[in-house]
Amino acid sequence: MSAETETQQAGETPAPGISRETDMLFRRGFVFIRGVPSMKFLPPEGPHEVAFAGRSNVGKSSLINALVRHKGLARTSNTPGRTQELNYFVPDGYSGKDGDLPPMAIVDMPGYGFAKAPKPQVEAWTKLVFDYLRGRVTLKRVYVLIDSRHGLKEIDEEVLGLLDKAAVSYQIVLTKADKIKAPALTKLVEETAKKIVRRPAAFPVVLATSSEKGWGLDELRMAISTAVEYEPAR
Ligand SMILES: Nc1nc2c(ncn2[C@@H]2O[C@H](COP(=O)(O)OP(=O)(O)OP(=O)(O)O)[C@@H](O)[C@H]2O)c(=O)[nH]1
Ligand SMILES: [Mg+2]
Repeated sequence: MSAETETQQAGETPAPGISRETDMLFRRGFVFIRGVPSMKFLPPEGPHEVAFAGRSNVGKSSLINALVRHKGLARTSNTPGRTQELNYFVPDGYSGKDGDLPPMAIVDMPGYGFAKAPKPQVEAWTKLVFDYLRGRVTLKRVYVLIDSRHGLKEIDEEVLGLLDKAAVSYQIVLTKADKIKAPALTKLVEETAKKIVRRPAAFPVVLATSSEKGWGLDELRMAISTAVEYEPAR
C-alpha cells in the first residue's frame, strides 16, 4: 500500500496531488544558511518565510528533513531541546546576492515547553521564538506542529493566541501519525479542526503527517509553496 493510500485511509482529505513546479522545488536540495541565536542576528527581510513551531520533540526538524528529502540536514534527537536557534534553510543554487535571492526560506525553531536544558537557556529560546513569531514581516505562515499522541496542549493554545493577536497566519500539522491508529487519527483531525474554528488567524484545514512513513508530505509541500507564493523563474 502506498503512503498516500494509507493516509487517505486514515480519514484525511485525499491528497490533491502536487504540481510539477512544487515537486521540483522540493527535489532540488535545500541548504542550511544561518543559525540565529537572538533577534539581532536575523537575516535582512527578503524571501518569504515559513516557520515550524511546536513543543520540544514534536518532530519539527524531522519533518523539514522529510520534506526536502535530506536526512540529517536539520539536526534531530530523542532528547527534547535539540534545536537551539532559528535555523534557516533555503533551496540550493542561489548566491544570496541582490537579484539572486532564493525564492523562499524554511525556518526550524527551538521547541517551546519542556526541554532538557538549563532553565535560563530555555527561557531565552522561548523569548526568541515568541519575538520572532510576533514581529517578522516576511513570515508568511507558521506551521504549528502537534504530536498526534498528545493533541493540543495549553502551551500550544497560548502560542495560537499569540499568533491570532499578531495576525500571523498559521496551520496545524499533526506529527508522528504512525504512532496512533487510523480511526484515532481521523477523530483527532476532526476534533482539532473544531477547536480552532473560531481562531481568526488559523487556516481551517488540519494536516496529518508522518516523517517516518512519508505521510502527508506532498500536501504540506503544496501548502508551503502556496503560502510563500512560489513562482518558478521563467
Ligand atoms: N515515529 C515517529 N517518530 C518521529 C517522527 N518524527 C520525529 N520522530 C522522532 O521524534 C524525536 C524528535 O524529533 P525532532 O525532529 O528532533 O523533534 P523537534 O521538534 O525538532 O525537537 P526539538 O528541536 O528538541 O524541539 C526523534 O527521536 C525523531 O526520530 C515521526 O513521524 N514518527
Ligand atoms: Mg528540532
